This record gives sequence, C-alpha cells and structure tokens, in this order.
Amino acid sequence: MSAPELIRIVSRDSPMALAQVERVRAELGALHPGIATEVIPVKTTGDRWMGALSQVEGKGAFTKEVDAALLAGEADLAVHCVKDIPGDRPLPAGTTFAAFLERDDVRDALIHPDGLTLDELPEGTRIGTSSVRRIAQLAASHPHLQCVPMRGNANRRMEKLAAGDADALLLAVSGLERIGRTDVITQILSVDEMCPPIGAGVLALQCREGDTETIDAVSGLGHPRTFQETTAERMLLHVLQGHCNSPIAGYAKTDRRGELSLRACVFTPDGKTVLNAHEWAGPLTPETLGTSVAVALLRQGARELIDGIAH
Ligand SMILES: NCc1[nH]cc(CCC(=O)O)c1CC(=O)O
Repeated sequence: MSAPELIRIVSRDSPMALAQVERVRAELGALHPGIATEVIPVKTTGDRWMGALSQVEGKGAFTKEVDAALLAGEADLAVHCVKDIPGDRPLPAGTTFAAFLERDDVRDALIHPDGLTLDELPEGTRIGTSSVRRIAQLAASHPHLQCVPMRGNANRRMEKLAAGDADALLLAVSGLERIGRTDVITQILSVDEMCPPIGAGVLALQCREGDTETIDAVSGLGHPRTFQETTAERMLLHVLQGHCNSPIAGYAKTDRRGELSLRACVFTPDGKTVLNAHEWAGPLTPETLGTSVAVALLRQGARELIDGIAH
C-alpha cells in the first residue's frame, strides 16, 4: 500500500475548527513527514444560521457541507468534533471514521467578566447558551439563573458577552484551549455539576469508505482509549434516538486500571426530571456498555421523556 503524496483536509472555517485542523496536520506531519496537506475550509448551515438549530436540519447542520465535500472527492479527510456528529443515525453513506484523536478536556467552563463562580451568580443572571443540555442542567441546579439564546462560534459569543447580550457564558474547556482563550475562564465545572455532551473533546477523522490509502495513512493518529470511550458514548446516543431538542448528557471514562465506565443523563428541558445511569463495562464491549446504559435510561422512562419534547 503506497502512502498518498497529498491529503486534502476539509473542515468548518471557524477559528476553533481551523485550530483542530492544525493539530491534525502536526500529528500527521510527525507520523508521516512525507505526506503534504492542504486545508479546505467550508461554511456550514450551522455557521450561517443564527436561529434555533431545530429550524434548520438540526443535527448535522455543522457537518453536512463538510461531508459533502469529502464525498464529492474535493477533499480526502474531514475533521469533525464528535460532539457535532449526529448520533441517532449512521454516518453519511460512503464515509467512515478512520481515527479518533486523544481526547481533550470534557468539561464546560463558566465565563463571567467579574470573575464570579456559578454558585456566586445573583438571581436573574443571564447565561448566554442555546444548548438544551446546558439549559436543562442549569434549570435543575441553579433555577434562579436565566438562560438567553446565544449561538455562533466561541469568539463571536465572547464578543456578544462583551456587548452585553448576556452576563456570563458556558463554553467547552477544550474549545477555549483550541482557540487559545483559557484566560477568560472563571471556573471549570466538574462533570457532576455539568454533565458533558456525548463525544465531548474528541476529534474524529472521517474518510471516504474504500479510500484505503488515506485511511491507512491517518489511522495511526487514533487513540485506543478515546476510541473505546467514544464508541460507548455514541452507541448510547444511537439507542436512545434523541432529537436536536432532547437534553442528553453522558461521558465514558477509563480509570487508572483501564476499566471503562459510562454515565449518562436525560433531562426534561425544565430540569425537573433527571434520569441518571452509570455502569462499569466489566467484560462488556464498549458497544454493549453503551446499549446497556441506554436501556437502563429507557427503563426509567427516557423514551416518553424524549418523545414528549417538541422538536
Ligand atoms: N457547539 C460547537 C462546539 N462543538 C464542539 C465544541 C467544543 C469542543 C469539543 O467538545 O470537541 C463546541 C463549542 C462549545 O460547546 O463550547
């Protein structure tokens, strides 16, 4: 099998997405110094549309155009945040995951211009977020705070915060690390305070099925522990069949002994109902662990809860 001379990498064009591509280029360059790379940035529906995602195609709004460029042969490799890849349906036909890079921080961070922590925020503080996962968890834990809709890439959200559109923000630590803006973080929330989204902090490398040259060249960037965790989390999401308005959170973790476990939660949007399940894999494969935790949540009523939310 010959290595390709050039790999054309397609991605969203936000500063975070382009930083992700630079990480891939650096890791690929270290592994295969002979392979040249070229970056093809594209704008996605999710980048253009600033309203509710449920009004456009919802899930897939951040990946559709990128996958289309890959399938059209305009690029050989797509870099996605796993968090942005729909989990209720298979990957677009003709594409496949070639690798998941080593996972970054899965936690969310609070950004408050005066440096207050979440518990110190006064009644009525406006948190800029359109994430149903963050809104539901804040409603459950801090009902005196008010969430106001906010979309756009992290840099844009910080501009909106500075303009007074909100009093504080919640953003992923990993995203802030990627754009070099951890300086704005007031408090990193523990996973118990704010359960992360499925696929948090993981970058996926996606290729055309059958493009074995590219797949073989990039598969060495894959990280085994991240692969196991991501596989368990995405299987959970697949079995739960959530939609773009269903607040679902969950993360798999590998402890020091190498034991895999998965915690997941399903919420009502008002945060009044919280379903919660946690299991160790033991002898189970990551797929079976994901299925098992999803079934535990379904037994607690997750199906009725998810279907009862307008979308
Ligand atoms: N919704 C956009 C998005 N997609 C992935 C991340 C964070 C990085 C990651 O988890 O890989 C973010 C920003 C955020 O939620 O603050």
